Amino acid sequence: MATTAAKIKEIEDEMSKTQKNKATSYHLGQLRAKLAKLKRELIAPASSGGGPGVGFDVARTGMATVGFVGFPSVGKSTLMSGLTGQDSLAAAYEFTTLTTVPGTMNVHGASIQILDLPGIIEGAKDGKGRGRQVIAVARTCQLIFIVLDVCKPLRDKALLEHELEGVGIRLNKTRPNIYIQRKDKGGIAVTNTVPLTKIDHDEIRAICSEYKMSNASIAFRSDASADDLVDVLEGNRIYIPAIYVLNKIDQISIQELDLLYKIPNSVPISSRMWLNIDELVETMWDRLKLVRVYTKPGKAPPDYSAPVVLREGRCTVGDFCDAIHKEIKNNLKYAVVYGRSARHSKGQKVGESHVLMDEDICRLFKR
Ligand SMILES: Nc1nc2c(ncn2[C@@H]2O[C@H](COP(=O)(O)OP(=O)(O)OP(=O)(O)O)[C@@H](O)[C@H]2O)c(=O)[nH]1
Ligand SMILES: [K+]
Ligand SMILES: [Mg+2]
Repeated sequence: MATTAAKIKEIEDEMSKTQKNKATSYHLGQLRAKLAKLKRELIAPASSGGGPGVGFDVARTGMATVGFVGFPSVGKSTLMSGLTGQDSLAAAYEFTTLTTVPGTMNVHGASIQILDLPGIIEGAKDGKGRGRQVIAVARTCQLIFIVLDVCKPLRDKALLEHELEGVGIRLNKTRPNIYIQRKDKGGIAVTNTVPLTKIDHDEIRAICSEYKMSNASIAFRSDASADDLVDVLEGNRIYIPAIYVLNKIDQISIQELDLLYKIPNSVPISSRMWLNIDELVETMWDRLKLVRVYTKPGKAPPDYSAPVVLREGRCTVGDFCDAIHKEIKNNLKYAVVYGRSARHSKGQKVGESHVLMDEDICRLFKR
């Protein structure tokens, strides 16, 4: 029997041979959905390896976790050791790192966990090398550093993206704005608030039918593609920001460096010579979207040395209280907030649901 990987290849080949037009779009939609279902088998937890004791499971510490993904010997461990002070063996031979090595670093008062991971190889998602364990860890990170060696072909970038995409990780993308409501009758009703240029009704019908959905209303609020629709139907996609860390720039010319700067979401560095690391750390901070809130005990000035660090989307006054102590929220009368989230500079009286912003100051008043 053909392996899942072989079946995937077969469908991918057929899709690349089929020209998209009115006559083929239903068929292409079907293929696309079939492909997604096969790939789902690869995402399902592998029965072999990766269990406890392999060393991939590490305790999470800090406010966010950044995972390093890349081919062997691109300099992941060199960078991780430099950032965290945690020794992760770096050497000139491939597969020096064989397990997850955690470290922590402090960025603008927030503790960030860094996970140095083993190098992966092409075909990792299909079970080659330790790739699947590496990718399983990557799925749980708040940010991924895709580390690349600038002396190696840029094709490596596409290969890594393909490996991660293949297991449902979507890099630097937001969830597609497609809303699906299953119905009992009425067929497939499609509405769109923007013109749809990447998908037609035949494709939508084919994909729905592959997912055994015959009655539903589907609202497109963005110019989504067929793959986006499949992503929403599959439902287990993970949207993670990624930074392309272009390492070893000490090996290239200034002209070549200029070209690298054109790659979106990238930061060129040298981990051996420690070049441009400040830009990398600042970019990392921006992408993590952490929210620092300073406490203000009574009339004393705020404590700027130890912010309470919250994550975007979970940064209300209530979340702030919970981060300090789980009892506090029950006794909260109101809070006074100073900073960007406050309507006026003299401070704003707010309740539990008020959303805080980075570098706000928050003073709590008890009942
Ligand atoms: N020229 C140059 N060499 C580097 C740089 N960073 C790392 N290296 C070298 O690249 C080799 C591999 O570095 P590692 O840090 O072990 O790479 P890795 O990605 O962790 O490798 P694996 O754990 O085997 O996947 C070592 O010989 C490093 O000294 C850099 O910025 N410039
Ligand atoms: K190495
Ligand atoms: Mg390593």
